[in-house]
Amino acid sequence: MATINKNLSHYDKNSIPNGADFKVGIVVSEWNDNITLNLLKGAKEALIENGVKEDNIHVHFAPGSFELSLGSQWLLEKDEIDGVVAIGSVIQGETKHFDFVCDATAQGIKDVGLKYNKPAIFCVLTDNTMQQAIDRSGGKHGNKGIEAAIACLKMIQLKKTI
Ligand SMILES: Nc1c(NC[C@H](O)[C@H](O)[C@H](O)CO)[nH]c(=O)[nH]c1=O
Ligand SMILES: CC(=O)[C@@H](O)COP(=O)(O)O
Repeated sequence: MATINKNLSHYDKNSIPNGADFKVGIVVSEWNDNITLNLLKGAKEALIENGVKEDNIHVHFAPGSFELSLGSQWLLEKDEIDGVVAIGSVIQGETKHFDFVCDATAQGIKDVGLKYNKPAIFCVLTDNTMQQAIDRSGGKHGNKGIEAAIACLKMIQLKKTI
């Protein structure tokens, strides 16, 4: 289902675990910070709304989306971190650089979750235009930061129950 058919901010609160005991890392790309800071806002609000203590949300910044994988790794190697949300916004320019950054970032974040056996959530917008990014970071299609935070809570809980 495409994003345009699903609001990224909507979720069933009854289906979300209480995060009172969860410790979540968030690594945020500084590129397109007009977008990534809105994604961060959405993610933090969703975590806190579902019980995560603000002191248990550890936010750090990386230069760009390409560095999110390593930033996520440095958080996940800490025993006290249960999961990480990696936040970025990659917007198509004139060259193929977009393709390489998006692919490396997606693969890197996936790989680091598998390596540390903890959820590493891909909260990276990969848009053709700035408007598409605006629409998905608190605009008409909702906020992907909320979606990512909810995914992180669900995966932390899933690991505890399997
Ligand atoms: N063009 C975008 C970038 N480019 C920078 C890379 O992510 C990386 O920081 C650089 O290549 C040095 O390793 N990053 C984004 O997050 N978004 C972009 O649109
Ligand atoms: C995703 C990027 O790295 C891209 O925005 C850089 O722009 P350009 O391809 O015009 O160099």
